[in-house]
Amino acid sequence: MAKLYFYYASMNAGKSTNLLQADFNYRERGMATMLFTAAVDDRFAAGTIASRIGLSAPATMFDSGTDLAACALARHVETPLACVLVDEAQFLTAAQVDQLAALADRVGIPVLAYGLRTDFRGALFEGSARLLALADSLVEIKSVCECGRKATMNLRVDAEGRPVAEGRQTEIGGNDRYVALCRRHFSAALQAKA
Ligand SMILES: Nc1ncnc2c1ncn2[C@@H]1O[C@H](COP(=O)(O)OP(=O)(O)O)[C@@H](O)[C@H]1O
Ligand SMILES: Cc1cn([C@H]2C[C@H](O)[C@@H](COP(=O)(O)O)O2)c(=O)[nH]c1=O
Ligand SMILES: [Zn+2]
Repeated sequence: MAKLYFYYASMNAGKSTNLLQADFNYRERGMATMLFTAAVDDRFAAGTIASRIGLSAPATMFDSGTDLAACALARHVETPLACVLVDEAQFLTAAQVDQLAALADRVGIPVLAYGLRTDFRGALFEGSARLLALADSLVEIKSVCECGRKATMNLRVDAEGRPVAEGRQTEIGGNDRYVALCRRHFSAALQAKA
């Protein structure tokens, strides 16, 4: 039975690297894959999954109106897909996660979704909440805080490096705008600001 996997982590943990390695692994064995990434995340070239380690690959972009299962099925009838891989899965809607679950259950294509668990306030993203609820397999990709503990939270910082506690949930950025921290240091940074 094909499964829906959710690989979750804080920022800068290696999610995109992991995805690109998994993709390569399928393709080097002659199996076809389909990659998706969020259109809103335009840090690198649009429609590209890029890791800080230097790997990259083209991907189909999704926004909240994309039917990912329909896109994958259209590709699947031409070239049977061994796997669908989704980066920035926190930006999926709950309905899109349901589509991905159906792709695994009804069509038999494994789906590997990679994304953040929580936002800069420590709240779940819509896509992540649904993935945590539905995925057959939850896999944490671990990274370390400056203190050596596991970094599970994402602190948003402004241009001067000061913690940000208010704002829109979606704000695209990299290591200049976010710092992955353990819960203790995340809370301390926000309390020091208050
Ligand atoms: N030159 C490098 N060599 C090895 N690891 C690197 C290098 N550059 C960045 N990294 C590591 O890659 C990870 C970030 O990978 P990435 O896939 O971009 O993360 P994510 O998608 O989770 O934000 C970090 O752990 C960082 O330390
Ligand atoms: C915490 C947080 C993150 N984002 C954005 C910032 C980046 O563009 C992506 C995550 O990037 P990654 O390196 O692939 O993990 O998500 C956001 O919009 N809101 C947030 O609260
Ligand atoms: Zn810490």
